[in-house]
Amino acid sequence: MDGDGSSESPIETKKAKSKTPRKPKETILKQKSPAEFFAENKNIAGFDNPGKSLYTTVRELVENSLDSAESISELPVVEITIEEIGKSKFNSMIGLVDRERVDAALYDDYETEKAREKRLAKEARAQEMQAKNAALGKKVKDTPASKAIKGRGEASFYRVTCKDNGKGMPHDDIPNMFGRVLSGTKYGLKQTRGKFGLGAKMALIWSKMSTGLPIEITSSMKNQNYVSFCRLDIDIHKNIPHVHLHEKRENKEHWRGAEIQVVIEGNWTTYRSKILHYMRQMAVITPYAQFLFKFVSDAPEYAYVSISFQLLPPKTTVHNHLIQTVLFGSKNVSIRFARRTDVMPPIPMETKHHPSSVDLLLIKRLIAETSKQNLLQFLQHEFVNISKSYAERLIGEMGPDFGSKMTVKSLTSQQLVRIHQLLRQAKFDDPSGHCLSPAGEYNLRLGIIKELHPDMVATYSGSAQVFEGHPFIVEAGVSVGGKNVKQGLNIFRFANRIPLLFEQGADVVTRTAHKRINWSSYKINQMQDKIGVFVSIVSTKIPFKGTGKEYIGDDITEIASAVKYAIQQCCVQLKSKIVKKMHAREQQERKRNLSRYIPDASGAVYNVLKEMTQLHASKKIRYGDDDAELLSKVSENLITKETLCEKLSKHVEQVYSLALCVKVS
Ligand SMILES: Nc1ncnc2c1ncn2[C@@H]1O[C@H](COP(=O)(O)OP(=O)(O)OP(=O)(O)O)[C@@H](O)[C@H]1O
Repeated sequence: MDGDGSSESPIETKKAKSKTPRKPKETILKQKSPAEFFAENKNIAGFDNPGKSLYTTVRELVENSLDSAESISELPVVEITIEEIGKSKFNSMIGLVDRERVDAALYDDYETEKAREKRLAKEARAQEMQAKNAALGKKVKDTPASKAIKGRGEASFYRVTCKDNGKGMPHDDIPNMFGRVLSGTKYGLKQTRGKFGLGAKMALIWSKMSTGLPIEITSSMKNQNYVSFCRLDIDIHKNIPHVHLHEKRENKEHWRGAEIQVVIEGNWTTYRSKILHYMRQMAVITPYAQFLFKFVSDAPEYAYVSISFQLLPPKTTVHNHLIQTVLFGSKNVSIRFARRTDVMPPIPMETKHHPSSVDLLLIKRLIAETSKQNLLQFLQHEFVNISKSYAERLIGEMGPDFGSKMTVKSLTSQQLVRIHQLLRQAKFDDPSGHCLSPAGEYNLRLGIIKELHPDMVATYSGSAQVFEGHPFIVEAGVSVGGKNVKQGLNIFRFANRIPLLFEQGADVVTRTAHKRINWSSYKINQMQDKIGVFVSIVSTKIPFKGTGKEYIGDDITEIASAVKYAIQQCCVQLKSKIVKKMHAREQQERKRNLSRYIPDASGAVYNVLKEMTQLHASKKIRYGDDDAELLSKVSENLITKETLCEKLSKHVEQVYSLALCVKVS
């Protein structure tokens, strides 16, 4: 026996050890900061990949600029520039020396010789097939684009700058506004584009993740004789700003506004059209703003060079002449979206909570923040639609433990639950919607006409409605026909005057338009007509799915039915236009047919009329008063065959009924 009491051989021991289940690691409780959470789940804020991140960065900055200018009733002027930064330039910006690839096979986009041969053979086969098909007169499909570069390829970097004429930011608040996730000035109950206190910080987190470069903010407020400049990044783990430089600079030009600059990885090529689409739709829903959008490419301007020789006769002193034409082209983009109206929708107003929309947490917060002393004043002043007498009735209903004069801050947890239960069950008038600022039917119509140039358009602006105690207004426009509009439904969605471009399929507007509108009953052909459906929803709370603000779910009945109703109202207007148009077209067609027929038939009609007059004179037939004048002229030989003919083609409608009447008799 072994001294340690073990009879196992070393081998057996090893075997036994490998069979022993591994002890699970001890669970360690950890906390995550909001910044860490969003850095790890950036897709929920619209930063799914470099291309989408470039798009979302532009969006967030533009929307902040609009919110800021509108908050001081200033007609917005927003300049947005995306500057492409090549790898070398980027490296030199961060002080990194460029390095050529040495071990090519190490890279993700490396293609082995064999793979290259295979690809080229495949491409050659496809081209051969294409040539054969072309020779046989068959339809020729494009050969698939070369897939030589696979994998992630090289990153592209962009400096995004957004400058506005808004209200600017208080010097001391700037670090927290940009370096602390979930901090902002738009948390109140108000219709704003911004909502979460996240967008600008996400752009910074993405820049930190992709380039490591800080964000730069320049800002000045009204009557400030300095410009605030701040360069900062964010301490992700602590969710606090890490300020590199924060200083006041001279403001010689009395400039007011903000300029935000961030350098991020992106993908202009794949998201170019989305970004331009966004800008165009933003210009449509914000016609009182002026936007200047620029993309500055890093690639050298490319040139088409055409060369030709001019052959001069021998013995001339001039040598053969070389003519060279150079045409420059460029990837640069510069688009100015001009202001089309000076009329701005009214500034949305901050409102109080509707009693039916509050939860327990919110009641506790309102109590902590209120300056009111007793329960009666609290109910009456911290909510909309509770008058003094209604507050008294509510307190009476709460039971004997409650009284109007009781100190609101001394309410127990149970008493708060009772209040909450009652607020959820009691009946209150709906919120008025006065605090909202919809785009307006005029702007919507202007936008549709500008965007689609339709043959027909109808718009509708609904009255304020409510979901879960939040007021909302739905406006809609439906158009038929137009330039560059594809057949079928073309959906354009806006929420709090932000264009929504992604996740279309799940959105309440798309679903309603596709599934709940019986287009044919409005004489609209859903498959063949070119239909534009524009829906704009404004609210103090837009129920976006996710923080990316990309779509509104289809699960809120009140919103779904308001959207349906608004689209239907447009369709009803369109139907009467369509019917009128159809009728006019039919009439025109009939007239065309008649005018073709009448000159030939007029001789016969003339004879018949004459005969009729005689028959009428002998009282064998009677004719209507309408025809009397013409017939009497015929009978008195005051009208010749030629003038009748002329008259007939001028008054085709009248004579058509006469001709019919002749036929019948
Ligand atoms: N261009 C600007 N002009 C003035 N203030 C700005 C500007 N950009 C940002 N801010 C301020 O910084 C705050 C934070 O902006 P951020 O984009 O992070 O969140 P938000 O706009 O409040 O909400 P959301 O995440 O929904 O966009 C804003 O609430 C605003 O007060």
